[in-house]
Amino acid sequence: MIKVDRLKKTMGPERTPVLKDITFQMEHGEMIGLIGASGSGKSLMMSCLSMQQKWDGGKLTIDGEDMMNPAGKRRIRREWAYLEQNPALNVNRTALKNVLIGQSSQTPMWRMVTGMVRSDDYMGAMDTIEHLGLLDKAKRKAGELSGGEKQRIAIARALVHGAKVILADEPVTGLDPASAEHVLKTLKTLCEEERLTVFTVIPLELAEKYCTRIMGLAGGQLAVDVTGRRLTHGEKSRL
Ligand SMILES: Nc1ncnc2c1ncn2[C@@H]1O[C@H](COP(=O)(O)OP(=O)(O)OP(=O)(O)O)[C@@H](O)[C@H]1O
Repeated sequence: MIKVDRLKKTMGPERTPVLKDITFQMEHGEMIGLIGASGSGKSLMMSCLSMQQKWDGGKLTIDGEDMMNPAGKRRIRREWAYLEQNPALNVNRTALKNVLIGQSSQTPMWRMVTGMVRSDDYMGAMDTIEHLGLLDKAKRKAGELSGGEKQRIAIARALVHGAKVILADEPVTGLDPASAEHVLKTLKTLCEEERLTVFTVIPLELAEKYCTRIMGLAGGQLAVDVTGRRLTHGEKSRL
């Protein structure tokens, strides 16, 4: 179990508190949608959770183990993938190579340069690409894929490189509805199979359709945290 205990984050020269003592727990296999008004701190929360931003207070533990030390932060950066709105793929390499070679932080330099891969890695990557319904696109250059296909290749890459948690900040913004649905269905299935835990910023209507749990930020705090149902009018008015 992942526990976030009193996460605090201030921003700007005045050190304005943006996240105030955020506390929650995540079970393995949950798909959590994070919502909130513009400026409520959603992106900041994602970058704190992925350890890209320094915390001003609070603690993250996984199964009781403290992650706030250098080794814990390295583990989070290794095991938690950050899915961007526009995934950073090498457009001149095939989808398969993008999945295999990964991002520079995860891949030895010699592999980045030579593009060489081991055969068992190749088989594993092809299995994952097939599982995500992209087998016919594996040999296509990433630059020729649609936005939704690129996003699913980024998910395949995260899985192949051992991601246990995906943090996704608006992963379907800018995609057409069918592609957005495909990406979110893919994430949902992976959560149901307990291969992943997903924490994502998405619009409320999509969160209600795909997520097992919805958390809402307002005034720097978790104003809403509901599992397995839509938000009531009262809960929506708090956001
Ligand atoms: N580098 C920064 N310096 C000062 N304040 C910042 C900085 N980055 C973010 N903030 C402030 O922190 C608050 C939260 O920003 P954040 O980007 O997390 O909001 P958000 O909920 O993701 O908004 P949106 O939905 O518009 O993307 C905002 O008030 C923003 O102005």
